[in-house]
Amino acid sequence: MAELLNLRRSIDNIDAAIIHMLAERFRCTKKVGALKAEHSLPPGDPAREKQQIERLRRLAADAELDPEFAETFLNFVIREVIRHHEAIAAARSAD
Ligand SMILES: C=C(O[C@@H]1C=C(C(=O)O)C=C[C@H]1O)C(=O)O
Repeated sequence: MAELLNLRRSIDNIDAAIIHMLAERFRCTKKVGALKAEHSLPPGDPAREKQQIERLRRLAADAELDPEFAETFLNFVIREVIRHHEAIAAARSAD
């Protein structure tokens, strides 16, 4: 069972890295949200999202990860980002 323990240790490290990377990504996207609110730009950018999804699907396929899963995951993250951007814009217009 040493192998199971070793694998689980790696899984825990990978999960921690994912959380830290997501936190860093949201730190950046919140700054993007503030810039968009400042310049009266809409929270979502479907053209940019389309490019990101195409890119991520290619990266996933190359890495032998299901491209459908990669797309669903990115859409889930982007939905949360747009929710933040809407909140940032609403807070700014309430000032
Ligand atoms: C972060 C942005 O805002 C939104 C969120 C995106 C993302 O999380 O990658 C991409 C496009 C936008 O819908 C952006 O426009 O760059």
